Amino acid sequence: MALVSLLEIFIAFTCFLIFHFFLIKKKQHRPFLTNWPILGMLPGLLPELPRVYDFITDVLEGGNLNFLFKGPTLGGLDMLFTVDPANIHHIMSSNFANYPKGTEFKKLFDVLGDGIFNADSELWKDLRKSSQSMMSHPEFQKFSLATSLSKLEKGLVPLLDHVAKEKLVVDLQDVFQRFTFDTTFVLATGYDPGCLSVEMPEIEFARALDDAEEAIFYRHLKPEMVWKMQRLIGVGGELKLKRAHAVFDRVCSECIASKRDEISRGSDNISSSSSKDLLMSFINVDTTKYKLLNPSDDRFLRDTILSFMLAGRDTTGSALTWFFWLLCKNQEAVARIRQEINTNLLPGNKTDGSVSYDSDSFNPQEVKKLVYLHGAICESLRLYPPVPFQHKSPTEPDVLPSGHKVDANSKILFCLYSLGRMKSVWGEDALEFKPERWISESGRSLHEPSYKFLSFNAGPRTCLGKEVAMTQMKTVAVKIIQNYEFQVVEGHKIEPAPSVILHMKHGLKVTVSKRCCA
Ligand code: HEM
Repeated sequence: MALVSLLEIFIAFTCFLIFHFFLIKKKQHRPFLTNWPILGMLPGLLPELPRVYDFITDVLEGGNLNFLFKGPTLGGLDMLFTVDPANIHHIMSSNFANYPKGTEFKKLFDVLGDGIFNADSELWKDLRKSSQSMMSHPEFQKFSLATSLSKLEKGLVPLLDHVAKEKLVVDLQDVFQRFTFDTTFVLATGYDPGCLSVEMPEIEFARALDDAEEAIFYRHLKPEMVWKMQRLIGVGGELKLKRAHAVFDRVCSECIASKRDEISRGSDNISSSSSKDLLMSFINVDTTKYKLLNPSDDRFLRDTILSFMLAGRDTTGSALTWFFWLLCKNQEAVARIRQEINTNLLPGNKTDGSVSYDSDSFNPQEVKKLVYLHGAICESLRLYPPVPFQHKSPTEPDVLPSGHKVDANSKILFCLYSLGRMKSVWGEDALEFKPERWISESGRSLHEPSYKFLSFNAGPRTCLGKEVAMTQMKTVAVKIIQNYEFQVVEGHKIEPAPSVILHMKHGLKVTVSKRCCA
């Protein structure tokens, strides 16, 4: 009898141990990066590169929002990955002065020279204040809206009509990049490169931007001496970057020369669009107010307009692409947006059931009423932030709210893509596309703090083009959703490309049909 009891106890105890082992194992299950001697964690990360964003998301979800990555010895790649909103708030706002862009950032993004993205301290303040004042001017806002509307009517609509009529397959990512490239180029320089047309011409400058972004991404993963050596020899991405650099220099210098020429020939020769763009505004900037800006130096103008072109083209193009892909998968959301457009837009904004896109009668305030559309765009930006990561470096040692000690000049990486997917930040349904997440019970738009919704950055360096971008995206969305249906080509693979901007690796291939009731 005693023997039976002992056996029972033994079996129960063994069961308990097995159960306990698996329970603990399950709890602790997370992607694991071995820290190898000399090579650090790089060997574990490299095979994950094709799905690097999702891999880091898994690591951070398992690592309680923070993860200390160890790079190869002397490679200078050690960094703290964080998506902890308290850390983000601390770095971007409360202790902002201790986290400038710094020399490391400037080295990686050297192609942008001394433009606003690379600038710090007093130069950054002058660039920021002057840009803010130019972009908030009512004339600039009218110009920006008119540019978007005109490109929509004269570029995007004819192209989509053509694709629908000829039953072609089109890459929507390419289409939106062309759309935002043209509009941003006009805002930055006053000239329209005509990239968006039925012929889809190859534009050297646009290709150069793509190459530069990819090469800069890989610089983040290589020890400095490696990419510097590649640059010296002129191989791989570094060679492409060098060529891209030359294209930027040449095209910007042509625009600057042409603008200076227009000015020297007198006001009669300046077209109306050419008088409101940022290049013209920076040439005429008040240097008594912004003492560190030097508009007589072509280099200053080149760095300034190039930064704006990068800021506006790729971000908004990427945002539109992911947004329409999410809509293709969520027809219920499409139906709700259509219903919202029909009930909310004023009759004055409609001609035979569609919104009028004449820039004199179109009122951007009207699209602000579209709360569900706003939620759908925010939701897309949360899941697919066009700028998927950002890095920071403290000038002085610091202790983050998470308890992590960071040395001066150490690297901290905000993973924006992962932040939008953290269950502890956004709830158990974090991976779902739910525009209603952004709507309050009373039907108004819900605001989320920027250290949680970081897609437009946070603190004093918040994106200057947020309003321009939101209005542009809503205008495009209303027109397209009312008039067209997209169908993603069967079997087409969607995955993010490794780059500093969240592009789709294989584009977004769709067929287009025109809605008969539009
Ligand atoms: C969906 C569209 C956009 C997104 C998601 C976005 C996102 C961002 C982010 C994350 C930053 C911080 C980058 C960094 O500090 O490294 C930023 C900065 C900036 N953005 Fe945007 N952006 C968008 C559109 C635009 C547009 C259309 C413009 C201008 C026409 C613009 C102008 C700027 C500028 C000038 C800065 C630098 C601000 C500073 O450093 O003080 N952005 N943006």
